[in-house]
This record gives sequence, structure tokens and C-alpha cells, in this order.
Amino acid sequence: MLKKLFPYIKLYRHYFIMVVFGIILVLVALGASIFLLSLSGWFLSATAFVGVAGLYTFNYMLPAAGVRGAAIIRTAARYAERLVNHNTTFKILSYLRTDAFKRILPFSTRQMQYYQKADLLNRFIADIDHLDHLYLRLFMPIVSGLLMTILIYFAVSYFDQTIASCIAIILLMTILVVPIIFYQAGKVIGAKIAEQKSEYRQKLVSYLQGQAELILFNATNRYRTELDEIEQQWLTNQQKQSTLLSISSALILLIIGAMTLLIIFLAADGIANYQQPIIALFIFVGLSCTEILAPIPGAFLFLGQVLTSADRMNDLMQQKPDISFPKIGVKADFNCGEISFNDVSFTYPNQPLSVFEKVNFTIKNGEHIALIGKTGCGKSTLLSLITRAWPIEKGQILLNQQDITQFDESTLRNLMAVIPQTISIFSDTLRNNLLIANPRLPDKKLIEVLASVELDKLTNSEAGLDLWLGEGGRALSGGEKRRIGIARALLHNAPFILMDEPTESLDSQTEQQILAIITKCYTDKTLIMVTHRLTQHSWFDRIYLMENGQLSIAKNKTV
Ligand SMILES: Nc1ncnc2c1ncn2[C@@H]1O[C@H](COP(=O)(O)OP(=O)(O)OP(=O)(O)O)[C@@H](O)[C@H]1O
Repeated sequence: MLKKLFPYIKLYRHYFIMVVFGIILVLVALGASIFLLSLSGWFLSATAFVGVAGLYTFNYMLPAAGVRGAAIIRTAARYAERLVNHNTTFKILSYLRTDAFKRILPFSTRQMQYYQKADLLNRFIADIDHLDHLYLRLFMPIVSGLLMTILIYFAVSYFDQTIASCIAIILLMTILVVPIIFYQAGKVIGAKIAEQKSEYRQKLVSYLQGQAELILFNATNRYRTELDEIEQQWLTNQQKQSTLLSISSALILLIIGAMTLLIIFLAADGIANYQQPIIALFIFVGLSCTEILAPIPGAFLFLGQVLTSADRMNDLMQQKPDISFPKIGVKADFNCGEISFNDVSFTYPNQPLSVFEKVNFTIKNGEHIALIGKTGCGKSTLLSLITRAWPIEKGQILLNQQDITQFDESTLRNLMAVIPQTISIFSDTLRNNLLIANPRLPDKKLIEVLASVELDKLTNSEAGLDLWLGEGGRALSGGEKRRIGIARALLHNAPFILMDEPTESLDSQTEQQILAIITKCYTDKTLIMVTHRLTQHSWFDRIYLMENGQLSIAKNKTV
């Protein structure tokens, strides 16, 4: 169990001072609370005991001031404790989220494909949130409970050693034994809740994203029923967890009640030795221990949930990236674009058949290449090997005679502009959608490039480059999205251009327009275009056919 939680417990060392400060404040708040109740109990008993005669002999002022002081300290310490401890938790959670995000950023496509987007989101939000129980619900109550037990022991033993020992033993046993019982009782339920929450969120996201298809195929109700079933199971488990929580509170009350009876019994035994109001003080110390014990069983009830979340985060965070880039790579020549594949073989993980076997070809600077082949023959895969989305199994890919593994990530990205099959439009302005390709360009350049891809009508509106695109913005047609992709590639201004079916699913007129833009804009770049329909074949220097894991030249301009 500790092994699973260790990576998260380790994080507390970054916030050591705040954690210690938090513990001190909890102790002050608990101490003030116990002192307040015990003193009030004693004060009431003492005043009743002295009766009217006490009006002249009893010092009312000092205990009353003590009660007031303890009440003020308790309120202030409780407030400060909440402030400090919640602040520490937020800091730890944000550190954890940032750290988790940094770790998954370098993951390869292979590693990312095992996680659905909704699952990742759930790990980042719900699982990390569960880990906050570790500090506020587990660590804090146990540590403060143990320290408070020691303090109470020394305070009460000033009056009576036996009663002090009795309180300390009962508190200690409760802090050490009760959590184990409730951890065992809540382990399975907690794990199920964490899993069901994740499953529900993933299904809900798919349900919302696939609304159009579900409605068209009349499958909304079926899907909704599955969703409701998971929700029902989740609620049932939450109900069981709440029942256990109530039982734990009842058990603590029972323990406190039994302890108070024992204190009365022990105090009554030595009644001749005490001033009578002191007995009330003992009783109220016992009763006020509820504050120490109340959060403990609940904390362990949630431990199963915390452990499942820790498992899910460990699974993500302990992976090493498949693809690593050197921190300082070799220098690249940005004025040349020559690419070579030397005996490159590649098989997708856990697949029986390889996609390529010993593929060899060289594309010279400025050449334009079309790559054709049947669906599923591996055209897109070939492009993704050049971008290092997947690690190659055997062979070598060279860009300007340098192995691609020797470039640092930023240099490799600056060497190539990629136009993928699906162009992502971000929910942002037209300007920011273009600047992802090159953040330092002035508006003038953006407008110029938009004009060259025949998208100037977008900037003709009043908003200009501030036109909002993506969700909630102006919906772009398929052809317009492709043009945005081409504009980004132009702004990136790299020697290699990789295009994955840039005219797929466009009507023939738009296709002609897009191809005309490509042939006009990329004349002096080295270009590889994956395509199914080859309409501008005279423009290409060579056409490669991919078949059975091999590349062959289907047409050569010079032949
Ligand atoms: N992530 C993956 N894991 C396992 N196999 C994959 C993965 N991606 C693609 N494949 C398989 O590898 C083969 C080549 O896929 P690829 O997408 O490169 O083909 P393609 O020629 O580009 O197809 P299309 O013309 O339909 O886009 C296919 O059989 C595909 O099922």
C-alpha cells in the first residue's frame, strides 16, 4: 500500500514548512477546543458547587476569561488551519497535475492510443482529486490525533495518572485499530466507486460526442440505458459507503461514551482525593476527544478509492516515453530537403504482420513525390515515421544525411510542415489558429498567406484576424479547413512538406483549387503527398506505389 502511495507522499517534502505549520495549527485548534469544553464543564460544575456563597469567594473572572480566550483561539486557529491546509493541498494537486502533464507530453502515439481522451481527463481531474484525501483526510487526522493523545496524556496526568493512561490507551487503540477495520470494510467499495466513476465519465463523453449517430440509428435509448445502469451501480456503492460512514460515526460515539463512563468510574473511585468539579473536567476531556477521533474511520473508508486512483496515476506516470529526443541535437540545414529511407522495417506493436519490410528510397531536394496505394497499405504510417510518431523497428531515416534520431525535438519539428488528414481547428481566433505554425509572424504575413490559399474572404469581415473559429465560432467547410492546414504549412516555412490526402472527401472543383494552390506554393519544397486520386500527376517528379510492404516507382517524370 505504501509503495503505491509513496510517489505522492514524497511530494510533501516540497511543502514541508507548510505541512508542519498546518499540523501546528490543527493542534492549536484541537487543543483550544478540548480546553474550552473541559474548562467550561469545570467552570459550570464549580459555580454550581460553590453556590450562592461563591458570589463573594469564587473567582469568576479568570475561568470566564479562559473560556473566552479559548473560544477565540479555537475559531482563529480553525480558520487559519483550513486556510493553510487547503492551500497546501491545492499546491500539491497543482504540482501533481503539472508533473503528470509534463510526463505524458513526450509519450508516443503508441503510448497515447491506450488511453481514451475521456479516460485521460478523468485521471487528471477525478483521480488527482481523490489523492487530496491523502493529506486532508488521512495524514492530518492521524498525525494530529497521535500528537494530541500525547498532549492530553501529559495534561491529565497532572491531575490523575490512571485516568490519563486510560484516556491515552483508548485514544491510541482507536487511532490504530479502527482505521484497519474500516479500511478492510471500505476497500472493495472504494475501488469500485473510483472505477465506476471513470467508466461513467468515459461513456458519458462518448454519448455526448456521438449524439448525432446515436439519434440517426435510433440507439440513444439503448446507450442511455447502459449509462443509467453504471450510474445506478455507482450510486449503490456510494450508498454502501455512506452506510459504513454512519456506522463509523456511531462506533466513535460508542467508544467516547464508554470512555466517559470509565472516566466517571475511575474518578468516582478516587472521589475523596479530588475537589469535586475536577471530575467534571475529566468527563469533558473525554467527551471532547470526539473531535480527535471523528475523522479517522472515515479517512480509511476512502483509502480504497485513493489507492485505486494512485494505481491509475502510477500506471500513467511511471511509463517511460518510447521516443526520446536528444536535449542538444545535431545542427540542421534548413536550406535543403533531402530524405532517405535505408532498409526501414516497421510493425505496429502486438500486430502479427509488418507494415513495411526493408523499404529504401531517396527523395532529392525540391522533388515532389506522390505516394499511392490501396487503403491500409501503410501510406500514413510512412509519413508518421518521418515525424517520429512511432519508433522504427529496423533501418534508418535520414534528413539531409542526418539520422532523424539525432535532431532535438524542436529542430525536427522546424524541419517539416505536416498537413494531416484531419485539420484541427482550435476554439480560438483565426490569428491564433494560424500562429500555432509560427508564433512570431506579423498580421501582414498572415493576411498575405490567407490570400494565397484563397481564404481572404475570412479576413474581409469586420473581425478580421480576430474572427472566432472552432466551437462557438464560424463553422468552416471541409475545403476551408484544408486551406487553413495549407496556410499553416506555408507559415511554418520548412524544407519538407508532408501531406496526408489533402483533397480527401472534397468535390472535384475544390480538389482542383486546392491542388492548384499546392503546386503554386510549394514549387521549391521537398514534398511527399499521400493520395488516392492522382489528378495532377504531371507535377510530381515521381509516383511511388506502396504494395505488400514495399515501395515501387509507378511513374517517373524523366522516364
Ligand atoms: N495504431 C495502430 N495500431 C495498429 N495497427 C495500425 C495502427 N494504425 C494503423 N494500423 C494498421 O496499419 C496498416 C496501415 O495503416 P495506414 O493508416 O498507414 O494505411 P493507409 O495506407 O494510410 O490507409 P488509408 O489510405 O485508408 O488512409 C493498416 O492495416 C492499419 O489497420
